[in-house]
Amino acid sequence: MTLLPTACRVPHHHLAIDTYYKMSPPTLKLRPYHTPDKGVDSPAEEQDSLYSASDPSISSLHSSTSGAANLDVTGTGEKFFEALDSPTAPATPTSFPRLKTADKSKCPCNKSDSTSSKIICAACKQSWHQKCCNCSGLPAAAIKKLTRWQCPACYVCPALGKMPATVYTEIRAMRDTLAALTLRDSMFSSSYQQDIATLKTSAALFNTSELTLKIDSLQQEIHELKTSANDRGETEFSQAEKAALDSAASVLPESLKEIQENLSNLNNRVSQLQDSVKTGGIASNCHYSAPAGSQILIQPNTASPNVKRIQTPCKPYESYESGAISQELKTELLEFIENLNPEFSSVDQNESRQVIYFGDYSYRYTGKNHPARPAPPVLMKVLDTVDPKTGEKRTLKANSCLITRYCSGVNHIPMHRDDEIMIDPESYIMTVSLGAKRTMTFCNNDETQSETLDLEDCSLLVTSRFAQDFWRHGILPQEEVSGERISLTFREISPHFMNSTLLLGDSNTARVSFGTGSGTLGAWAPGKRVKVGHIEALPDAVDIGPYRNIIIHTGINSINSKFQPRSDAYLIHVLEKKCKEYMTVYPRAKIHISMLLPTRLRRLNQHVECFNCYRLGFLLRACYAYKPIETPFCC
Ligand SMILES: O=C(O)CCC(=O)C(=O)O
Ligand SMILES: [Fe+2]
Repeated sequence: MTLLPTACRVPHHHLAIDTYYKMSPPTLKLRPYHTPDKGVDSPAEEQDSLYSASDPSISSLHSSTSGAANLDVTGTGEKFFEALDSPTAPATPTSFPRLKTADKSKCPCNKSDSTSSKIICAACKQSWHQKCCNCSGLPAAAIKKLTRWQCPACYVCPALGKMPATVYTEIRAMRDTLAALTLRDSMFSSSYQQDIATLKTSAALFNTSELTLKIDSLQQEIHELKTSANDRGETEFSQAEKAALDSAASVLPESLKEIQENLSNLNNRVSQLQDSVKTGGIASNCHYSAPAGSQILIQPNTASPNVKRIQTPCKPYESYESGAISQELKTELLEFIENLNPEFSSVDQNESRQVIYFGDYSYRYTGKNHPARPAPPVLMKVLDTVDPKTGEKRTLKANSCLITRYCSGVNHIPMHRDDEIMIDPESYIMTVSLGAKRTMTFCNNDETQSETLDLEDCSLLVTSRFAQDFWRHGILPQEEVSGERISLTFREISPHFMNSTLLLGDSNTARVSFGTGSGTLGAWAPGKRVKVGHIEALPDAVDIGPYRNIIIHTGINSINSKFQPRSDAYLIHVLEKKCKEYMTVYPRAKIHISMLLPTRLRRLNQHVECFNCYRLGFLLRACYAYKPIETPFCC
């Protein structure tokens, strides 16, 4: 079996890999097509700015977009990676957040809809309305025959069901296989060759004959000393003899220590190399055949210091306003909360704090499911505040409110992220504080930056969902505080966001519209489309946000560039680098990369073939790069 389609014959002259590093990428700016729900772009906007849309190859793609058989990680997995699914596949991951409705017999949208068929996921047993699980418009018989349907809950959260989601298993299997492949490849890499050369040099420097001579002469000296002492009939050595013996004894162990150290270093390196050979051997059973003449060097271990540190791209919070809540509103809120007293539930056995949840949808928070419960007007009033900068009235957007009560300074919330998968990736999180002043601590991912902020009575703190992937926050115990503090945290939550999508597309996808309304993908496909003319203009990971799906539908312009030609290998190199970055920053996202479609131009089709062929190899390597970051929400 070969992993690459036999039709993919890669012409040698397209693989100018040795020169691709010398080319410098152009600088392009990201241009969003539109924000969701604003309708379709005007035709004039559909044309890429850098490349001529009148080029027949591009216009042919325009017309064939609707029939595009885009290949994503999932689709590719079934065809190409089935055979790689090892029987010793790793266990179901446990680091994913768990998301369950209390009652699985109900659709997570929590709405009753007798007109929609009920669909139950065979893996996790979650029930769905037909329209809530991407099956709108299909007759029941067709739904039963679906073999590629993905339950939205299993899909984003493999830990939910007893069985791991198919996609995830495939990715794990691909990654493991790739680990082996990569190690084998890396043995031929320059760094390994250099290691071997260093070992050889140190072995050569290791002059045993000199040491043997030294040991011989010392033994001779000892022998002579003993004989002279015997001849003189003395039972004790003289001072001079004692000193000579001491120095002989100290030289010997020092030399031996040196030998031992060198030997153990050599042994370590040899066993490392042997391991690589062994893994390479396993990998060779996978019959991976790289495109003829190709040679792509990639680093063997992403857990090593080779992993690029992602810089913290934003501040921990957007704004903090003291006195944002009037005294009248505060009194009204406290009265309302007072009446709720018996309904507060403790977050853990240590009773660190108590919470009550209101919102349009149920919300799983700190291991507990909080059912949907409409928020009363007094709570939502808080969102109509006055902007201190402009003095204008504004309405902050949120559909849920979590009320948290910290009875005294010992009550706390540990460092965590508000990164639940149901939160709108583009939303803001607003926290109103009432009562005792408490300090919020923020800490970035690599713990090189931290900040504290005092949350005063009647203040409003605004953070973004975006920042949660780069900063953790918490309110640590403050024994000196005796008073009670109540916080109201407003978030935009909906099960739809379990399926949020970012489309990094070119003019071929200009008509894709997310959100609701006519001509859009519908409520269950929220997302955003960003125009990315070509591969080198793909945004940095830190600019894209926490979407569940990242679709990269960009490339044809890159291979068709008459102005700045790039080798296919270079383009794949850029794509691979970007995707690895996306996977590192957003380990819970699923990345889809569209296959390029053939065009009417033969000249171009060679590149299309080559690009697609490389793309498959790249997908494997990209999966290897997948490495979950910790999301420590442990309270
Ligand atoms: O009480 C607060 O201000 C913070 C609460 C919080 O971080 C949370 O509920 O996630
Ligand atoms: Fe939080």
